[in-house]
Amino acid sequence: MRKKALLALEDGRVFQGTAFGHDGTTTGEVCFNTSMTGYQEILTDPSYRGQIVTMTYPQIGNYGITAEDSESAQPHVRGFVVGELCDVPSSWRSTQSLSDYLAEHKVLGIDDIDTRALTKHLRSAGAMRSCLTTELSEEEAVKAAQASDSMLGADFVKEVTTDKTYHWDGESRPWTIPSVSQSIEGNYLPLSEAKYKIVAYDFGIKRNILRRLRQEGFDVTVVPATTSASDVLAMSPDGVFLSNGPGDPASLDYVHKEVRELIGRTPLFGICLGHQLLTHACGGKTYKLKFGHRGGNQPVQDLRTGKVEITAQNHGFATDGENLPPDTEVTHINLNDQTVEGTRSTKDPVFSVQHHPEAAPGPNDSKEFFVDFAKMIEGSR
Ligand SMILES: NC(=O)CC[C@H](N)C(=O)O
Repeated sequence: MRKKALLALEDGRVFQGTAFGHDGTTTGEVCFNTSMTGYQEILTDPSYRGQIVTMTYPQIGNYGITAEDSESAQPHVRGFVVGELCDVPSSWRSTQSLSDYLAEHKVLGIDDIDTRALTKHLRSAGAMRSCLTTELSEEEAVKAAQASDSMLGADFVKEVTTDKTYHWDGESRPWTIPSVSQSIEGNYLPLSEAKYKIVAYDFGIKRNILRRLRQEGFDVTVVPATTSASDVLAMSPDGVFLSNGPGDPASLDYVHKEVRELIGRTPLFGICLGHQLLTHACGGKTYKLKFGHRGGNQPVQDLRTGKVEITAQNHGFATDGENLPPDTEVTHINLNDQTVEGTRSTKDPVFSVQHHPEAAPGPNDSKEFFVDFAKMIEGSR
């Protein structure tokens, strides 16, 4: 028999459900993701550090867990909220059920709750602090949510960045899912020659970003978030990549400073947190979105061509388009709410996107940004 669990929000709303995975008590910002597949990549995306993630897709767990689909070495969410847990995986690749995986990593899950009601509430009231528990009463859980830390001002990068510099070994893998009739090995993309030596800052980097960079001809050395600009420049890179990552981009002054020093001295490309850090480094601002963009169906328009791409997203903060840094052009917007999705420098070889061209999970419409980075490096030689 599974235990009872509850999810309490800081505004007093409580959802009763059933526990899976680990039990106990956890707190974190509760947010929702509208992806229909890809729960494993979402659980292991370091950008979700500190958050309790709700999946809007009604049944989760049906294809289990497959080690090679993880975006990092472990799950990062503080809790996982689903409508209906499927605990009998049906996939020839699966080696573990979702609940066993979360139990192994001590992550609390809850199902049997109305995720549609929860999501509609978060859409109108905004993402908020919450408590997921198998131990506390409703009143105690609401108080625990109210006493927990806010996502505003949070630096989770220090918890997820690499502690050592390393060279990405060039593991290749298709960024499209292999067909069931082919073996995974047989379907790996051949690696192209590594033409550009780049340094990638790890603020919580996803493996598929490393794979996509390598696939497009980048030889990647990954460095900790605290690496100085001078140490990076001493490695004589052809360009520098700024990764995705968790928490509030405004809290990372120690990174803004170093990125500022890199601008104009090497080509730069940033994704998600990396994009927001470029905004700060150039003197702009970010702000917290009401409930964020998390899912695989976010429409993004390139303002220069009019072209629309359906993108994968996972962010709770955004670049403030009203207070843009000098020499910065907005290249992309989100067509749902007109927020900034991409910028470039009109002076230096620097561009960045708020969404996730590496997908994992999500559509591959934006895959060309990795090619654009190579072109920018070529053009600035
Ligand atoms: N995926 C990311 O890099 C997220 C960036 C940042 N933590 C945000 O929520 O906006």
